Order: sequence, then C-alpha cells, then structure tokens
Amino acid sequence: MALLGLSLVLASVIYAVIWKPPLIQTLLALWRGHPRIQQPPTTARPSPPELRVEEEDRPTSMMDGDGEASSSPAPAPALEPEPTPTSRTVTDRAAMPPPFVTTPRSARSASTSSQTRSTPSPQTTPKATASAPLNGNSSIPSFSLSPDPPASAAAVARTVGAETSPSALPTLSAPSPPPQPIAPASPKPSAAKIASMAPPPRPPALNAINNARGSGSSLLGVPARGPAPDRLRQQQHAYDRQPGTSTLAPPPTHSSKPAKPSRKVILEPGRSPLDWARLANSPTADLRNLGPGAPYLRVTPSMLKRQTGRKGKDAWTAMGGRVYNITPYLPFHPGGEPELLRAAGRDGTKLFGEIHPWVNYENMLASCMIGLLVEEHEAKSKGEMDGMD
Ligand code: HEM
Repeated sequence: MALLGLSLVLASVIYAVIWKPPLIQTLLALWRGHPRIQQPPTTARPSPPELRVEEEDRPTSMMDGDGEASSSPAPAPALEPEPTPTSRTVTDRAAMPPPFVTTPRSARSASTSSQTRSTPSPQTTPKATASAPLNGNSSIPSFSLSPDPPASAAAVARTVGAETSPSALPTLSAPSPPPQPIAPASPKPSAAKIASMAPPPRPPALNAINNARGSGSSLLGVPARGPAPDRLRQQQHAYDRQPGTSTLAPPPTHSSKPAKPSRKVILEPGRSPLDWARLANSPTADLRNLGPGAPYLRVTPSMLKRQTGRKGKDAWTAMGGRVYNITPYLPFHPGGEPELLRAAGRDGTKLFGEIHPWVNYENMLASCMIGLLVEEHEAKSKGEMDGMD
C-alpha cells in the first residue's frame, strides 16, 4: 500500500515535472484569475488581455523555422528548459517591442527589413491578433518577426535584447537626421549681410549628409536609409534659393559710400541761392562789370592771370573754356569766399570738378560771363587787350 502510494506520488512528480509548464500555468491562471493579465505592462502598447489568455489556453501550438504553424502536440516545452517565473518576466520584458513612440520610422524599417522574410503578415507593427496564434507558446508576438527562431527562451531573450539594444541598432540611438526645414531657423539676415558675398552657413544636417554621401557611407557606417540623393540635392537647391541666402549680392548703391563732412559756410542774410538767382536774372544788374552792352571778349591766359580779385580788380576764372567774373558771386558761394577765390585768375575747371561737379555753373553764372578763353596769339587786337587792363 505504501509502495503504491509512493509510486503514485512519484508518478505525480514526474508528470508534474514533464507537463509542468502548461498544466501549472493553466492552473495558476485559473486560480489567480489570470494573474498575468494584471502584470504591469512593460511597454506602452500591451497586447489585448483576451488574446493573452487565448495564448495560454493554447500551449501546444508553436512556430517552426519557416514561420508555419505546427499543429502537433507540444512536447517542445518539455524538451526546452523552462525559465523560472522570474526569468520569464525578465524575458517577457526584454522581448516586448520598444515603445512605439520612440522608434523612428527609419529605424523600424531598418530593423524589420531583414526580418520580414519570415513574417507571415505584412504588418510591420507586431499585433497580438496577427502573430499570437502563430507564436503558440510564446506570449510575445514580436518573436514571430525573427528570421531564425531561437532554440530557447533564453536565446529569445538574448536575441530580442540584442535587437533592442542601442549598440545593435545604431539607427535607434542616432537615427538618420530628418530633412531640415527648408526655411532656415535663424533670423532674417540684415541688408549688410545680404550685400556681403559670403553665402550663409548650410544647415549642419545637410552638411553632414553631404559629407557622408561624398565619402560613400552613411553617418553611422551603415547603408544610408535617408532620403534619396536627388531629394537631398533638391532640398539643398531650395535652400540656396531662399531670399537673403543667394550669393548674388545686389549692385552697390551710392548710399553705401561714406558721406564726407560738409564744408558749407553760413551765408549772410539775403545771400541764399534764391537771392542769387533773382539777382542773376535781373536785367538791370551789370554782373560782368564791363559796361552796358559790352561784347564778349577773347581772354588770353595773361589777361586772366591779372584778374585775381585783389588790388581793386575783379576775380575772373575760366571753366570749360569760358571766362566768368565771379566777384559778384563771392558772397553767395555756399562754400565760402576764400574757397571760391582759389580759382581766381586761372582755370578753375579742375578745382570745381573735384568738389561739386554736379553744380550747373553755366546757368548760375550766365550773366557773369566775360568771354572765351583763347591762346595768346589768338587775340585779334592789341587795343582790345589793352582795354582789358
Ligand atoms: C565759380 C563757380 C562756382 C560755383 C557757381 C559754385 C557753386 C557752389 C554751390 C552751388 C555750392 C553748394 C553745393 C551744395 O549745396 O551741395 C558750392 C559749394 C562749395 N563750393 Fe563751390 N562753386 C564754384 C566754385 C568753387 C570753387 C572754385 C571752389 C574751390 C576752389 C569751390 C568750393 C566749394 C566748396 C568747398 C563747397 C562746399 C561743399 C560742401 O561741403 O557741401 N567752389 N559751390
């Protein structure tokens, strides 16, 4: 009797050891009221609870290497070392997919592009509805994405851990930078900056992409998964065409030249340009000081040289081949009398042009014109020359 009881106990122990995982888990689930459902979610997107219960209620289905579901009873759990609940929790946590919101699109495509060969469903985001029935004993749907199913749960944990570690997935730790906004974030450059020929600095991302493209590799030593080179080129050209970023500087303007300090003098009352215009147009005023009705004279350089404005003589100057009596204009000259007297008794064309070539002296001094500047031998009559003295 005792031997029979011992045999029963032994048989129970052996049976429990062999069929422990599904049986004990099922019993524990029923006894706890599905305690695994109450486990805190390890990721931001836990699987639907009802599907997890379904997985545990169907422990005999598992996936083969080609991703096909096997309908044979599952002796596999007995053949593989079953992890302890603690290690299973760790495995579950490691095997869960990373948070959805923190995975860049390029990283997800990079991590799944090599695994979609064995994925039965075209869905890239693991969902319990698609992969749970195929995974069978595994409660983590993402296991079905692995091309080579690991031999054990520990291997699964290692594989998933390696897949989710930043070192194994460089695109997760440093994903390819997204295309920079075409509009630069920096403030609009000033007019002086626009006038400069130096182009604005390119966005660092574009520079880095161009450098990586030029070296034939991506930023992280893996094949580049960013936009196509043609798109990058178009973005770069679009950036270069932005207002204020062109290398073509506007033509220089006169306003850019530094203004010279004014040398104008304060004129006496009644000596304004308007007063001079009124006097110059007066028919009664003899501004030539040659007498009423005197003809225009041929003035030689020797004659001009004597008209310096000193010793009671008028100040004559020659500009543009014409000789003018500048004496009446002296108090009206905005630059002052001394300045104007610098041209007295000689040809003042060069002096005039150096200071204010824009001044229309011909109109201003029309009533002050003496005659034409001629050579010495061109004087027609000596008497005319003597009359000048
Ligand atoms: C003989 C004919 C000349 C006439 C009709 C004349 C007329 C004028 C006029 C209208 C201005 C005012 C310009 C303005 O408002 O921007 C001016 C300014 C001046 N002129 Fe003359 N000028 C004459 C000859 C000269 C000569 C020969 C000199 C020097 C040797 C001279 C020196 C100056 C200077 C320094 C100013 C002040 C420029 C400034 O800083 O704005 N001018 N003159």
